[in-house]
Amino acid sequence: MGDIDSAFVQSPDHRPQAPKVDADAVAGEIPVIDLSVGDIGELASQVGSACKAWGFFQIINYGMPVELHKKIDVVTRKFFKQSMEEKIKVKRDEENPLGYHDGEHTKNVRDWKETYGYLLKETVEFPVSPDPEDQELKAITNRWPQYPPEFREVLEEYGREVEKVSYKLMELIALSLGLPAERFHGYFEEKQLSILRLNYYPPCPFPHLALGVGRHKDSGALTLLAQDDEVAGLEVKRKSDGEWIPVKPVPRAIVVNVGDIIQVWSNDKYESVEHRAVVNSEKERVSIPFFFFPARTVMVNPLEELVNKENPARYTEYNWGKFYAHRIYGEFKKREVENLQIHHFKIDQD
Ligand SMILES: O=C(O)CCC(=O)C(=O)O
Ligand SMILES: [Fe+2]
Repeated sequence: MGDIDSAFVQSPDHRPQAPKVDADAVAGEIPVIDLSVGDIGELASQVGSACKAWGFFQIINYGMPVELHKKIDVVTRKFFKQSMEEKIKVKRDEENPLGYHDGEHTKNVRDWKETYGYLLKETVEFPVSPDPEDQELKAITNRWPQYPPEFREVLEEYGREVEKVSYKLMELIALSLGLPAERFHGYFEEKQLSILRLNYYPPCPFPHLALGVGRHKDSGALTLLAQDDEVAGLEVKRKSDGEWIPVKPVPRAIVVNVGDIIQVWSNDKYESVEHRAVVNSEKERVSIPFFFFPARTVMVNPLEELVNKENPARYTEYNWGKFYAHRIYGEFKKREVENLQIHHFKIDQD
């Protein structure tokens, strides 16, 4: 078995403990919302309650072809089962963050996973640097592997379908905040930076020391995650007491969570909640998150309609393209300083 590379070892405070909660007993706590039942007002109210209480929920019957879930799972496993020599042909680098990567760090500890990232829109213009003074842009484009041959087609189809579901969810979120259904659409339609990721977690001989993904919050608007139907791993920090709660897989469900941008848009009404992925010594696990990101030019700030004298804006505005560039260029290396976070834009409330 040998020793674990110390880069993977979490500090004692952040190591996964045997869950203090019984997974079956809490399985029903994170709401599962059936999008095919009830009128839009009822659905919006269910989504709003889940966003408030957990920042997380699962959706079923969301109107995606049933076989697509299986198809993307199959091509994902085929891709990662290849030799390293094959996979690094589409390796990401400092210039272009898309493609294969096996060295991701979350909060400076290496994640026990391999990933492959691709853009929803084949090419986007992206800042060459996180420096706010530097206006220069460059085009970044997807890197498609040769194998498996159906990889690109399946991934693109999945992207188109999950995007439709994301717009539907943004409508429900808008309604739940008392806004017109299409309030958020304009931020995404032109040149959204959304990305998809295939996460592959190999079995880990040291599941008590390492994590598949260390604790973090998602920085985008919304994340839609297709979880492995059989192997659990995702854990969510319960808002009421800070306990880590496992999210029990529901076949073909998508796990949805509020990201930092919705926290800012909603002026803290909905919070972006910490989560992580644990690994196990026996089984590999796959997860496929879609990160719904607005366009590069969007300035993120609390929505005017939700701010007033009694409830003043809690954040100063920031530019999404530059914020994300900061993350991307920092992610590549282990960094000495804390990543840029939305709390850096928080306004002190006296
Ligand atoms: O694999 C998972 O369940 C979680 C992945 C995740 O949180 C992420 O990629 O941001
Ligand atoms: Fe995440």
